Amino acid sequence: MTAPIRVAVTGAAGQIGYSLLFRIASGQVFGPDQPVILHLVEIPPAMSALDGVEMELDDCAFPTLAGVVKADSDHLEDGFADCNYVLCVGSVPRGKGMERSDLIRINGPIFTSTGQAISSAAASDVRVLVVGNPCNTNCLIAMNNAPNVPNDRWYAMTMLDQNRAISQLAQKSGQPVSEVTNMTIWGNHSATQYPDFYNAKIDGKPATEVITDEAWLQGEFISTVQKRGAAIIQARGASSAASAANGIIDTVKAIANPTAAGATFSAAVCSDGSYGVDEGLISSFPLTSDGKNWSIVQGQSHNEFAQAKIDATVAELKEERDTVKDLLK
Ligand SMILES: NC(=O)C1=CN([C@@H]2O[C@H](COP(=O)(O)OP(=O)(O)OC[C@H]3O[C@@H](n4cnc5c(N)ncnc54)[C@H](O)[C@@H]3O)[C@@H](O)[C@H]2O)C=CC1
Ligand SMILES: O=C([O-])CC(=O)C(=O)O
Repeated sequence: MTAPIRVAVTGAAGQIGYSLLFRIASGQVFGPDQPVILHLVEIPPAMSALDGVEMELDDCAFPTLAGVVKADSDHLEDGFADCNYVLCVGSVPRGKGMERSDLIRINGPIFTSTGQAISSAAASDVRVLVVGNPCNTNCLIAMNNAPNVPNDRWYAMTMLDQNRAISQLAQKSGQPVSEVTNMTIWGNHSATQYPDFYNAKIDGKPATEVITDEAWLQGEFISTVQKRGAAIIQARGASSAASAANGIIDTVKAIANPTAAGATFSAAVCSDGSYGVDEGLISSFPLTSDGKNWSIVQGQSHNEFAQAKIDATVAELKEERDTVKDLLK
């Protein structure tokens, strides 16, 4: 009998949680033969709502769901005990007219105790994906408060941005989304992120050979991807949830499985100084995984336009890091 994987989800009674838990429990992430124990973490006032979510998980009778553990945020170590994955969703979402960085002093402090509890209680192979915004800098805070967890286990989510960019290129070119590959998001999950269409491919060819309207690529394409989260908040009155949950699932699968030859995926990881990105920043790169460890894809070239975009998003990450200096150990 295969040993279960333990997956913690914070903010489990929130809107992303509601789109995420059932997909993990159903076997969509780790496969039909891999039992999963879900650890659901919420703030004390949301524990009653969480009871309801647990009842619904029970009522699905998923064969792959091997158990549910619930913990409140005053008992984080119970929540993260022996977990192999911790998905940090719990935090306040932004509203209309806000930037994600406006949340930094509201959500940042959540990630000091989160990092400490992961460090003392999680499994020795734990991998942590931070989703709560501003996710790169929250990840930086948690990583810096987790002395027992190596820096290469920390990820902040830019997969949703990657998927948005793929979808825009597919629509513009009239190709199926499956034909758009090597689409990397660089830098911060914010309005400065750089979706690198120059190194992306459509139908195996450089995207710029298939979409020859470079003004559209440099202008409308980038800004649509950068501002998509805000557009969804404007339209829905709430931030993206189902697509965010889908991004989480795509990220965990990308981390946990070897990347196909020639393919890449985007996530923000602790920079080793590659491409001139300051060491220690949580910045998004083109990655591959061997199923356990990631590597930054080396050797991509960036023209002046692209380099300026990367410099701008990295500069913003440095500013955010300086804003939370007091929360970094
Ligand atoms: N990185 C990305 O691509 C994306 C990030 N997000 C971010 O994800 C976060 C969650 O979004 P939603 O689920 O829509 O929000 P939500 O408000 O529906 O749910 C958040 C949940 O977190 C809980 N929570 C708050 N503080 C907590 C703590 N200290 N410990 C545990 N739980 C806590 C709340 O009680 C709530 O149930 C937001 O910060 C949002 O901006 C959303 C979409 C995409
Ligand atoms: O825009 C937001 O605040 C939520 C989010 O991160 C996204 O949809 O990418």
